[in-house]
Amino acid sequence: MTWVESAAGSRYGVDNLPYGVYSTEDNAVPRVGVRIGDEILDLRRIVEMGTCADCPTCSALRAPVLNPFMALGRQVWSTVRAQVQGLLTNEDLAHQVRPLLTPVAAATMHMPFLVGDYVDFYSSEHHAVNLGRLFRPDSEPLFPNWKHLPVGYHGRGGTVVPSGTPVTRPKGQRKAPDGTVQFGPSARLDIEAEVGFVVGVPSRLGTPVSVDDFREHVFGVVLVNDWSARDIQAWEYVPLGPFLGKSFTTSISHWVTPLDALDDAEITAPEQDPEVLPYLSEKDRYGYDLRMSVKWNGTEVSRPPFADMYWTPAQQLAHMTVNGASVRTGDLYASGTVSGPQPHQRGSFIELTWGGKEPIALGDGETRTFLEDGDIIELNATAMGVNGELIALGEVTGTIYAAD
Ligand SMILES: O=C(O)/C=C/C(=O)CC(=O)CC(=O)O
Ligand SMILES: [Ca+2]
Ligand SMILES: [Mg+2]
Repeated sequence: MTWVESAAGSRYGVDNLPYGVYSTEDNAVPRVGVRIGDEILDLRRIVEMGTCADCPTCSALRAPVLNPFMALGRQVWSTVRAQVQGLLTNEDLAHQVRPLLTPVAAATMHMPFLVGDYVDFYSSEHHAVNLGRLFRPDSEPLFPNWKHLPVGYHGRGGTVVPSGTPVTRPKGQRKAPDGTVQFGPSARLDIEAEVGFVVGVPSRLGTPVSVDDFREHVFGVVLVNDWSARDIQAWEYVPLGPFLGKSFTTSISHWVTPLDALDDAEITAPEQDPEVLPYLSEKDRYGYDLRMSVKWNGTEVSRPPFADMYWTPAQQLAHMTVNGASVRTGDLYASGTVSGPQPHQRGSFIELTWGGKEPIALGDGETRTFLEDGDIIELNATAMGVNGELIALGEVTGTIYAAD
């Protein structure tokens, strides 16, 4: 039990402890903090108050981003987590540590890490089948490769932004129903509810990461909203895949949940048929039981279940590096849109409204198909924590602004 009162019932107890980067009015330097309840513990101050001059861990925790800390590896991550848990549970230390807490409401949150490369997968079978039906109604919904490899594409790391950053409606080319090619603001702006995995320990160029080494490389998890302009996408994607329809903005949560906090959320991942090639075959095949929620202007419109994903994050990392490509600290790879088998579990509006044909009621008599200017989207998720209580993953919000 922690002595931090705001932690009680907050889903941010000592079994959670996500990392973020924040600044305050009286100290504008962005610094690494850990969330506990409604407060943030200043890890930089803790390090500065200690006697250690310059060990790698203390240097890393003085940085304005998580990258140096994430590069240090699992043993350091676990040690620091245990030390922070010690500080927050030992009543005798409360008087010393309490002054290093800042209310979340008084903090400005920044990008938690510098994003390197960004990859987006396509690993929900329900989502892939739905999109196949919507984009390619005259073909088989799944291409023949889909069950042999985790399909993905390289996105744009430089446009990954923290939760709360305004999302400006993109402009682009699209094909009008009368067959003419037009240019203008997207009229089919959509979301994709996803889970992102953040690489801590890099790999070497030429050396694939084994499917069994996922936990040695991946530091933690963020929630992701992969905003998608469906009209731009539908016209541009043939034959090379998503490009400007998705590269304008991708939002992530302020908080990175360490994998250690998700040990009890592990579940056996769905069985795969046909059998996968040896480099994708897992000794211990697990996914994460993360329960997501999508709110549109405050109304919950979907509850996507991450437990259902066909390809696991370990398989995605193994696949991403099997050709010898390396990963770097800060690389982000997203799961792909999370959709479950039920209609209310779909992680995008193109699926929820079936291509815009079935509007969603938002309350107050409002209905929607795609996003309108001023709309606010909030993604949340919970998971079972190691103490048998639910923990929260940090939310991702975004408000749509009119095209410039
Ligand atoms: O099937 C298609 O052509 C397109 C699919 C997507 O837009 C999905 C995508 O970006 C990957 C994902 O999030 O699952
Ligand atoms: Ca996506
Ligand atoms: Mg994107």
